[in-house]
Amino acid sequence: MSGKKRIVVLISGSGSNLQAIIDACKAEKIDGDVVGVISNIADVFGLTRAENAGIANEVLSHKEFASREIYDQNLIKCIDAYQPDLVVLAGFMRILTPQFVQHYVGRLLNIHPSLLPKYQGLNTHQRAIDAGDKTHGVSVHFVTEELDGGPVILQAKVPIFDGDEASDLAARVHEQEHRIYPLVVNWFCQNRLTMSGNCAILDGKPLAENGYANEE
Ligand SMILES: Nc1nc2c(c(=O)[nH]1)N[C@@H](CN(C=O)c1ccc(C(=O)N[C@@H](CCC(=O)O)C(=O)O)cc1)CN2
Ligand SMILES: NCC(=O)N[C@@H]1O[C@H](COP(=O)([O-])[O-])[C@@H](O)[C@H]1O
Repeated sequence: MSGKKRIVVLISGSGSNLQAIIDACKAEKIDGDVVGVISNIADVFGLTRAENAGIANEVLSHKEFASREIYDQNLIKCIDAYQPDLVVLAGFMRILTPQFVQHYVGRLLNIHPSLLPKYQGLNTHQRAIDAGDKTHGVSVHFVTEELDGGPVILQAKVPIFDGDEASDLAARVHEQEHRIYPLVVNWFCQNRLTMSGNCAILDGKPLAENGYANEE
């Protein structure tokens, strides 16, 4: 692992995006290694994925702490024990405190199942279907204090077909997630991706100029 970036992944569930990142690291499509996986929920399949990959993993349950702030303080201690260069949220379903965000700002990524700024928050697939949208998608962004409001790095679009259930759309979105999240993680590991103010910078240029921000 010498010289490669150290990545800690936070999960709350199945971990298919975690698996995509693990696989990309193993295939040397990411100049990094996942050195730790932390879940706020026990017995999720994402922890099994980490175990199967020989990656250190642990549970830090938010239910064990009196407040969001105290949980986040302990989560920081857990994460920092791995000495990460990058912290990746991969289906991590907790709103993070300003203190946590400030501790990792600029090296904290999230993947969100919508074309931000549309549909911040939860239940995005059903909301898009209910709105009669014909296009949906996924966004990878830097995490800021504003929930799902951080600078967008890369997006991918998918069609919504008549008769789609939320599960159909989620599966279509997942395919794109597993494609673009490893790309973005590798950009960071290659020292090509930074955050300046509320803007993502790739190869020294604001992403809007590079055109990546709205990749099909
Ligand atoms: N400060 C920030 N925290 C988080 C961000 C962010 O951009 N800024 N991204 C989210 C990820 N996320 C959507 O992509 C998200 C996760 C969780 C929630 C939410 O409402 N969580 C509830 C609990 C829900 C549950 O347990 O099922 C809560 O924390 O009370 C909304 C959006 C990660 N955090
Ligand atoms: N608001 C955050 C959010 O909804 N994130 C979404 O959770 C799923 C996790 O799947 P996974 O556990 O299989 O990677 C992903 O679809 C991700 O976009």
